[in-house]
Parts: sequence; structure tokens; C-alpha cells
Amino acid sequence: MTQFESRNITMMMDLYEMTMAYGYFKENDTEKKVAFDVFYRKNPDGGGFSIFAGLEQVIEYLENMHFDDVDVEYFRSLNLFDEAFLTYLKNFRFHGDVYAFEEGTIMYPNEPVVTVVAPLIEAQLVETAILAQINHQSLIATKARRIVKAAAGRGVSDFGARRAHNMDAAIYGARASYIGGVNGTATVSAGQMFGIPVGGTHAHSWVMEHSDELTAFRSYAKVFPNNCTLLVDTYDVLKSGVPNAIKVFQEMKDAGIPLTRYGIRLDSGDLAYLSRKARKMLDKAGFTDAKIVVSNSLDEYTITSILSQGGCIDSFGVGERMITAKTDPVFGAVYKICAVEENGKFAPRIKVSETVEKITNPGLKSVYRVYDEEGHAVADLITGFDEKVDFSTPYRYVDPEKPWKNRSYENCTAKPLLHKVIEGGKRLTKTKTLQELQAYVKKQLDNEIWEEEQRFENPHKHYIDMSPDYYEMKMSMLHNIRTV
Ligand SMILES: Nc1ncnc2c1ncn2[C@@H]1O[C@H](COP(=O)(O)OP(=O)(O)OP(=O)(O)O)[C@@H](O)[C@H]1O
Ligand SMILES: O=P(O)(O)OC[C@H]1O[C@H](OP(=O)(O)OP(=O)(O)O)[C@H](O)[C@@H]1O
Ligand SMILES: O=C(O)c1cccnc1
Repeated sequence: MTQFESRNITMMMDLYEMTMAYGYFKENDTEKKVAFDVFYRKNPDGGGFSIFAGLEQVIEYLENMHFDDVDVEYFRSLNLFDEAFLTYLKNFRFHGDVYAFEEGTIMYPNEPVVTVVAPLIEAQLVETAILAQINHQSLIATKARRIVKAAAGRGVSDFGARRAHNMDAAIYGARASYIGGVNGTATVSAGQMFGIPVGGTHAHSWVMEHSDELTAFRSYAKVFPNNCTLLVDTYDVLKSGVPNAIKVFQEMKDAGIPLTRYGIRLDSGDLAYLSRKARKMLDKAGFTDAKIVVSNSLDEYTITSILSQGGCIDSFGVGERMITAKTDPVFGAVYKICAVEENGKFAPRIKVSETVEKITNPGLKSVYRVYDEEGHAVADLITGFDEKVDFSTPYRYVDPEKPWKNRSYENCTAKPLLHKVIEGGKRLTKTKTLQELQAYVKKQLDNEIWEEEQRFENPHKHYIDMSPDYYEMKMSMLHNIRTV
């Protein structure tokens, strides 16, 4: 199979999901329902929050998952499964319900962001595909937001496709970075697939192919007079690149060509120093509105440093370190069973571990974001799925890290975060545009999430509280396990 043939992404699973599914099939457990939660344990880069991304692809996957004849044939070739099971696979569809945070919601460790409630085999088979999408896109969206924050209002463009961990990572990474707040991408297929604005400059090869730098700049300006960003570091930035760019801008001006979108790009050397010098030269020549774009292995740390050195920069092209989330490249979301249907009811299940953080939250749950009177998110609250929360009077909650304290939310409001997005295998929500998702992220970070949670160094930890009933239920499960 070549990469040009369309592939069935249903096959993007780990074999153990299929072997367990076969085991359940042999045990006649095809109808029994279970619930699995997706949650993660640590924000990347020591940050105070993460951005939930990739839900659209999860919904698409679950709605369309199926096994084609060639897939069934492949499973037959493994000599692991009997014919009855292979026939079952031929007719397989996902019939479950899925609850999820809205895509773009700010999320925190150890709260369920997706809950899959489905017949056992179906719920088990989807583990890897769901995690692959959520882990990747949440990682890149979160990284992109950090880079956008460091850029402090200047534009950021995704330049990462060539250094991404192959093509899907480039395309879905562009999608995620746009959700996180970048202005656009250089990746054409991401523009085509998701409506992300595409843009870019030119490469060193354009300069090197021409007889000299000035000729190269003149030719580029002739072809793209309205979008003319010239790469000035092929030979010598300050001695030839910037002076040649200024010469071409002057020629355009003299010829009466309106200089609308124009400027230079720096791609090597000391970007703070060179941008300051270049800015002075452009201003002195009267091109005060020429923009300076910089690129070269940038991330939130180099951008912060370069700006603190007085770099005169209008926008950043960011590739490898954003598209691979280089400083912390693994987003550890996991998929854990939390409840099993018994006599028509969901019985909670808990995973106990030596490490407190690895003890799971049992049962079907609801998650609320709790807001103070100014609309700031003060905590998230985990309750039982059907539990009523009434915020009209002070609401007593338990901070699981300090359960002995008697605490209440007063004058607060609560918003449920988990919404049913798939029912009986069919999607309930409409697809949002990426512009809507980006605006949603920005609105939360501008208005709801404390600045103290957003800073890079020692950010405040968001509280994940529990209702007293839920906390008691979890503790009694732990107690019962201990005493067995
Ligand atoms: N003033 C600055 N302060 C902090 N970091 C900077 C500054 N200027 C550039 N950088 C960063 O320093 C690193 C320089 O990397 P590197 O030495 O590979 O680049 P280079 O030699 O200038 O260019 P090339 O890509 O051609 O090798 C890049 O990550 C760049 O973003
Ligand atoms: O550095 P990144 O953040 O990944 O940004 C993308 C890089 O891609 C291009 O480099 P190219 O592939 O031409 O190689 P170069 O490093 O030699 O410029 C461009 O000139 C940027 O430097
Ligand atoms: O358009 C650009 O300048 C660009 C795009 C991708 C990678 N490097 C640069």
C-alpha cells in the first residue's frame, strides 16, 4: 500500500485492543456497556493549564469507523481470530455515547475531558485512535499558545511542516497551533483542509538561484508587489541584504507601486541585534511601515529573550520547536475504565496505585467550572454524574489535597464542561470553524483564566475539587480495596 492510497484509519489501533476485543467476544460480552475516561496528568513545560484539542477528529473517527474487506483479510492473515469474530468485524460500527469538553476548552490534570460510554468491545477498540488525536493536538495547541503569549501581540506563523514528525503531524499540528492562537500557516494542505490562512515569504534558494541578491529581490518584487517580504540573510544581512531590500522598496515607491504588505525576513544570527539595526536602516530610508519577520529555531523562550533585548520584530515564523513541542514533547493523556454496567446500572471501578496521582477517579462523573462574581474560574468541581449541584447557597466542596478543611464556594456560578457529543454513534454537535475555536480559547484566557495560571514560571495550580458525596464514594472504594 503506498501513501497515495487512501487508508482506513480505523486500523490505527494497538493490537492489544483487538485481542482484548476478541477475548470479550469469546466471553459473549458484546453488549455489556462500560465507561472509559480520557484524562492527563501533567501540563507540558511546567505550565498551569492545557488546551483541549483534537475533538473534531475524534468525532469524525467514531462516526465513520468500520472495517473494510481488506482490513478483515489482514486480521484473518494474523491467525489470531476465528471466522465468527471476523464476520462481527465486517459489520462493526461504533454505537456508543461520548461526553467531552468543548474543543478549545482550557483543561487541567486529572479531570475527565472525554468519557466514552459504549459496549465493551467498541469502547476498547477506540483507545489508541482517541488518545493519538487528543495527545497530539492538545500538545501542539498548548505549545502554540505559549509561543503566542511570548510574542506579546506580534504575529506568529506556523513554519513547521518540513520538521514535523511526518505529514499528519504537520497538518494536524497546523490545525492545533491555529487553535492555540497562531495567525496562519505555511502548510498548504492545512489551509485547504481547515480554512487556516496560508502565507509565507521565500527561501534562500530564490536568492541563490539568481545571479545576485539585488536581482533576486527585484524579480520577487515584480512578481509579488503586494506581498513582498525579502529574505535578507543569504550573504550579509547588514552589508548587503537590508541595503538591497531598501533599494528595491525605493524603486517600487519611485515607480508608483503602493507598498502595502512588505518587509524583510531574518533567518540567522543574533535576531535581536540584527532586527534593531535593520529597523534603524529601514526607518532612516523612510520605510517605517516595512515589517520585520524573524525565524530560526524559535520558541517561547528564545522569543521572550529576543524581545527582552529590544528586538524590533513584527512577526515570528516558528517551525521545528512548535510543531514537535520540542521542550516537552509528550502529552500523557490516558484512557482508563471508570465504570462497568451491572444489572442495568454503572458500577464504579478504580485503579489503585502506589503513586497518589495515578489513582483514578471512579464512576461516571460530571465536571463543572466554578466562576466567581467577576467571571474568573476559581476551580473545577468533579461530582457524580447525576448529582445535583446547587450554587444558590454556599456550596460545600472537598479539596482532595486538603480534605480535612471545611470549605464552600460562595456567590459562585458553575458551568458543566462535559457535553454529550455523540449519541448511539451519531454526532450531536456541529463542526466549528477553526476561527471559532481560536476565538473561544482566547476568550477564556483573556477573561476567565487567572493570569497567575498562565505565567511560565511557577504558575498557580488550578484547584480540582470534589463534591462531598463524590469524595466519600471514592474514599470508601479505596477503603474497601484496602480491607479486602
Ligand atoms: N538575540 C538572541 N537571543 C537569544 N537567542 C537568539 C538570539 N538570536 C538568535 N537566537 C536563537 O539562537 C539560536 C541560534 O541558532 P543557530 O546557531 O543554529 O543559528 P545560526 O547559526 O544563527 O543560523 P543557522 O540556522 O544558519 O545555523 C536560534 O534558536 C535563534 O532563534
Ligand atoms: O527554524 P524553524 O523554527 O524550524 O523555522 C522554519 C525554518 O525553515 C526554513 O529553514 P530551512 O529548511 O531552509 O533551513 P535553514 O535552517 O538552513 O534556514 C526557514 O528558513 C526557517 O529557518
Ligand atoms: O514562508 C516562509 O518564509 C517559510 C515557510 C516554511 C519554512 N520556512 C520559511
